Amino acid sequence: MMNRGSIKRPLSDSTNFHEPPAKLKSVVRDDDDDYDDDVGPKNIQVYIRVRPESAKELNSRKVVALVDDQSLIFDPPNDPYQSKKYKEIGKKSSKDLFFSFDGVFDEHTTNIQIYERAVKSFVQSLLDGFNCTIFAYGPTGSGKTYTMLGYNGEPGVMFYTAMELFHIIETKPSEEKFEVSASYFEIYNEKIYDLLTPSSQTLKVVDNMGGGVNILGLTVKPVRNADELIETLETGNQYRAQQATDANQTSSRSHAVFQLFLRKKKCSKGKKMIQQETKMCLVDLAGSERASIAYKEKRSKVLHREGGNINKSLLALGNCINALAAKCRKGGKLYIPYRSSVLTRILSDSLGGNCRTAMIATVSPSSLSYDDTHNTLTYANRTKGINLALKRRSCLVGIQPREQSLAMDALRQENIALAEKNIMLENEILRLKRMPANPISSDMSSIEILNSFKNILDNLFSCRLELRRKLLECESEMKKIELKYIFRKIQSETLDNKKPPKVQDVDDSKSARYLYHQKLHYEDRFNQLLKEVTDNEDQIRSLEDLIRSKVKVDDYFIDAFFEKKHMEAELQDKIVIDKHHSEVSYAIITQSQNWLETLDAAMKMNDIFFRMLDGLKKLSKEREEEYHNVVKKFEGKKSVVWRDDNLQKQSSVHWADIDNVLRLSSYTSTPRTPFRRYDDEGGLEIICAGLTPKSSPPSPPLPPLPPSPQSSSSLNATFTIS
Ligand SMILES: Nc1ncnc2c1ncn2[C@@H]1O[C@H](COP(=O)(O)OP(=O)(O)OP(=O)(O)O)[C@@H](O)[C@H]1O
Repeated sequence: MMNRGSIKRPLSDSTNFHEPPAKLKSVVRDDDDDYDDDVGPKNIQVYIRVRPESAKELNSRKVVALVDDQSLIFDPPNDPYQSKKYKEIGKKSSKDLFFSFDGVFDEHTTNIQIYERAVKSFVQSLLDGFNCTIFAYGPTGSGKTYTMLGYNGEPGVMFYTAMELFHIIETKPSEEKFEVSASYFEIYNEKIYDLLTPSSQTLKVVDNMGGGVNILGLTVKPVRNADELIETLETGNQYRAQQATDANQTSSRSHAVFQLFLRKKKCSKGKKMIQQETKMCLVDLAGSERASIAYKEKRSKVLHREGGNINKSLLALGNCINALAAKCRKGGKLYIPYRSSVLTRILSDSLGGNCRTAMIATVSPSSLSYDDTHNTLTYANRTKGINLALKRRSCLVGIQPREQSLAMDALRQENIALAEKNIMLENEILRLKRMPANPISSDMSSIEILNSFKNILDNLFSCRLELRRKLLECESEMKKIELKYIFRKIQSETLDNKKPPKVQDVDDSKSARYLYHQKLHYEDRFNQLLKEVTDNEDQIRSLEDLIRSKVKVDDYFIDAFFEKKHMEAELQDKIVIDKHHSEVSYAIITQSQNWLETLDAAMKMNDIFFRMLDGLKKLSKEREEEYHNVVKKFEGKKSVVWRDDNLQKQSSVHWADIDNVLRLSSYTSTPRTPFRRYDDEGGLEIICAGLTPKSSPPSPPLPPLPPSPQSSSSLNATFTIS
């Protein structure tokens, strides 16, 4: 259930959040709010993006106020701007409606941030066997195209999705084969136009055996890499029907549907084991406002018919969403009117059902779009209610007992690894439990003091764990990007030295642009997280000072408490660092495999040329010897110095670069409490825990512990903080 308590979440610095009003006038909810929170993973996620005010809107009142990163208030009260001057005629009081969604983005949010939060996980879902749909919904000029396609210098989520899909595929083991193809079409006036093979011919939709639909004659283009996919997207974009309206000079009057088809085959020794076919639809819908508003001046029959058809399909989409939401609420069989428009027919297997869907509803913050924003938020709120069971779209093709046993082996290995991790964690807990407490301070006063700070300590420390995990994961992403730069550098340096004159440069600027944007994004995020971590550490330190000021200077119970907390953080860091190491090692191995495959192909060509030259008697002794040396080196039988080895020595990539990628160095906390550790013989070792000491003076060395430490059970029996 939604209540005031549920809207308290940590706020990001970069976001201008609005304080929730003392008493919320109305919380917008459907009857389905109850199950929304309780049922397992939802297959529809709804996000709201509020775009920046346009020049025309600068003097208008803001009608959307963000409460936190998941909720907002529409038309908040007590707005300083809501003076007589700005108050709309006919609106007696503000609506003050509270909405909550899976995510709310403010005007400072970039497309890559939206991609990371709302879309990225869908790419993995697609690879894992689920159909996915992402659609942008909102009135004209609210930022749908900006979000989906992007504008100059700011790529949209379609771009990032295409890049990420191939980035993930490239790291997959060679037993998994992927085929990717794409189609791009638009629905304009209830007719389908192919954007990849433009013509005035419209395409027909027919039902297929699997319960979905096929579009007859639609171009489905196979693509081999991210650049080909982006080129396909760009080709299609050039043909999108664009017609200026009053509301937006480059308004798209059609629904644009970019579809990615993925076929995954998991092979073992040449036999197909599992085949999985999935599809992702990325939809940039036409503006959702009423035709009368969009075309209030330049009226023409064409535009009116266009507006009517846009509304017809969006109305049909809304009806399907309502019916799906009602079905979720009431259960049983309920008719979903997919057939009432071309758009809903095409999306019939991409909405609800066996599909993960994200809706990004875009709105303007200004009172000039008051009704449109209100309608969009209500529409989006209803969409939240859809929640149906998901099924993986895979089928087993001729599974052999041997393959089955291989799969079982893999699972067993995974189990063993998890069990080992468990044992390690249990040992650590045991070690913490066995830590001796100081009998001098067993008078409970320090326990009482700690207990009086229980809530704030719990919050601060759980925040610290969360922030440090995020910080390290962010640093890990930065390092993985660095690694990609290193791979590109090695590749381009090597090819520059070897390529024949007419081979095209490998300089694929689109992937470089993608990497660059990702890099910027993670750098921003890293700096922001670092600041949050530092603030959190400062808060913990001042609280520790406060607590210590209330007890004796050397209180072993307080020491033990803080030490335990520092160790928990350290342990968690180690787990993240381990994961980073495995991921980097895996990426290096995969890249080496790719290079070896290329080398293998080159060797085969080399062999052909060698035989041709030999047959033509054009081989000098020196070349022949060189050829045999290269073959021997390739087969690992002889270590020879190639002429190119000298070039390799000049490479600008050094071991230090790789070493740097492996290291995660972000944690710079300086706990006030020195660590105490007990060696195997029960001796005490004191470690000052801060990795990079800050301005606070180092703690004085601790006096040795009394010889017979009190048993750990009493410490744990009475201590109720963590
Ligand atoms: N988040 C944003 N940041 C900066 N500018 C934005 C943002 N969102 C939209 N804009 C600007 O607002 C204008 C309208 O955006 P856009 O074309 O994406 O709207 P739309 O919803 O797709 O409209 P239509 O339905 O008519 O195609 C553009 O000039 C765009 O650059």
